[in-house]
Amino acid sequence: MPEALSPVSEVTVRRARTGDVRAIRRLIDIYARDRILLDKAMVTLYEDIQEFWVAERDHDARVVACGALHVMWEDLAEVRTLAVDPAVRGAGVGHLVLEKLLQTARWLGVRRIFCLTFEVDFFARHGFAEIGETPVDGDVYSELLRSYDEGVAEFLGLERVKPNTLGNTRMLLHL
Ligand SMILES: CC(=O)SCCNC(=O)CCNC(=O)[C@H](O)C(C)(C)COP(=O)(O)OP(=O)(O)OC[C@H]1O[C@@H](n2cnc3c(N)ncnc32)[C@H](O)[C@@H]1OP(=O)(O)O
Repeated sequence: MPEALSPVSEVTVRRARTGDVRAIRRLIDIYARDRILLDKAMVTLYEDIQEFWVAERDHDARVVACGALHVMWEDLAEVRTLAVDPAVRGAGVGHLVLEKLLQTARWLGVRRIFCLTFEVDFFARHGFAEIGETPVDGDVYSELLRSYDEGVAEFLGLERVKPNTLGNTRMLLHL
């Protein structure tokens, strides 16, 4: 039975803590099953916790959404693992979390934000546009190839991760 939609005014977006990892896990599991989100190992969630923000419902402190910003280069970052609890989708919570990630990018000095998604309309409404090529020059491409991160491999469009990204759209926002 779906819960009533939570108005945005009753949600607080804050940085994630290690104690939120189980709630983030729950949100990822909902969407990773259908390959909408890339699955993440628990150790990766703990390692990356400082990249995450969560939306917490004020009345019961339940985490109802999460999202992460992963910096890849001086002027380039990726929005990752943006997930809203199905019970509160369409109530503006995803918008709030994405805005926080973009605000964080501005603060960091990052001006280009990448995402790989099925939710093209949602990201387009936030200014993202579809791209074809990987938007980095040859030198940066070579440096990024040295990363062990799966998401960076997806950004580069490497053959070995192509099964993860089938049907996704590559999008970029210039802040
Ligand atoms: C890079 C990546 O992480 S890609 C993966 C993206 N995530 C997924 O695909 C996982 C599955 N999807 C989700 O988790 C969510 O549906 C998301 C993240 C895509 C969107 O989050 P939601 O909270 O459902 O979206 P949100 O409610 O903010 O916006 C959708 C629409 O709801 C409507 N809406 C309803 N109530 C409100 C409200 N109170 N305030 C604002 N918008 C509202 C608006 O029409 C809004 O459209 P807009 O974008 O033009 O403003």
